[in-house]
Amino acid sequence: MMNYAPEPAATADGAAVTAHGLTVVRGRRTVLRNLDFAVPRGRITGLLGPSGCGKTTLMRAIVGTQAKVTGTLEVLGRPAGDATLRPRIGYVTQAPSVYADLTVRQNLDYFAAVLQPGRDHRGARHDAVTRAIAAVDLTSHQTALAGSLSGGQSSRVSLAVALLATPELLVLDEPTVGLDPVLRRDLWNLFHTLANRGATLLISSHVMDEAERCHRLLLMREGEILAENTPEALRSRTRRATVEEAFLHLVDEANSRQEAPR
Ligand SMILES: Nc1ncnc2c1ncn2[C@@H]1O[C@H](COP(=O)(O)OP(=O)(O)OP(=O)(O)O)[C@@H](O)[C@H]1O
Repeated sequence: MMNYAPEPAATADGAAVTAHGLTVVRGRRTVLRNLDFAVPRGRITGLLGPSGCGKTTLMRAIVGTQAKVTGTLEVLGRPAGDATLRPRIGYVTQAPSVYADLTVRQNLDYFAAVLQPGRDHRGARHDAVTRAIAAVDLTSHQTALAGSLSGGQSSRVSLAVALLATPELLVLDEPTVGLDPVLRRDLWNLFHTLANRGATLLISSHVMDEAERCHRLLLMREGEILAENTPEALRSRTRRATVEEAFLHLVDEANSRQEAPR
């Protein structure tokens, strides 16, 4: 496991991310509509909702790569997109961003050199790369070409790159897609280790059983936040046995509110 000790950082109220009236327009569509939510620091927040509901757009807004964002969005005490946030946030997209013609280790070496250039840091870079590769369980594949890896292995290389800088906030877009159950469990254990060491994680997923592993959930539907609470509170509030059933119940409720005659 990694030696992971990010600096404590957050807004005064203990949230790593706070949004008020967050709205995002993509093309001609309003994809996120007037969202208010908070992501507590040092916790794992799951972002769940059907395909196309706006999870990736929300993550892009938080990491500062999304255009046409209005409202207030504060990340680690700064406005989203602020240049000083770059080294403090790790973002792993759905598409693995690795160089196919480099080995796993060479990929990590390259990104480590970008983050921490210079001969003086060679030893520190080597250690950071070794730790990141071990954290995602790819030590035995470190000399393999990235182009020869499976989809799940490639996405773990991307995750290792994001871990290199020991970011305070990790934003992970469906990091467990295509992974077998053992790897999924191991990655969730890693996420909890990182949170225990002070990192804040925002993780999107389609898979509702992963929701149960989060400290807190943001349930989304059609560009809106349907619910924001702990898995336990969502289950008890809806009197349902699982988060999946709670989510479906909340969707049905929202649909019937929409259909009700005014
Ligand atoms: N480049 C774009 N231009 C216009 N609309 C877009 C663009 N990218 C995404 N959208 C729209 O924005 C909405 C939200 O997309 P987003 O990718 O954020 O959803 P998502 O919840 O992450 O979906 P998935 O779970 O399938 O990845 C969708 O309706 C999509 O069609």
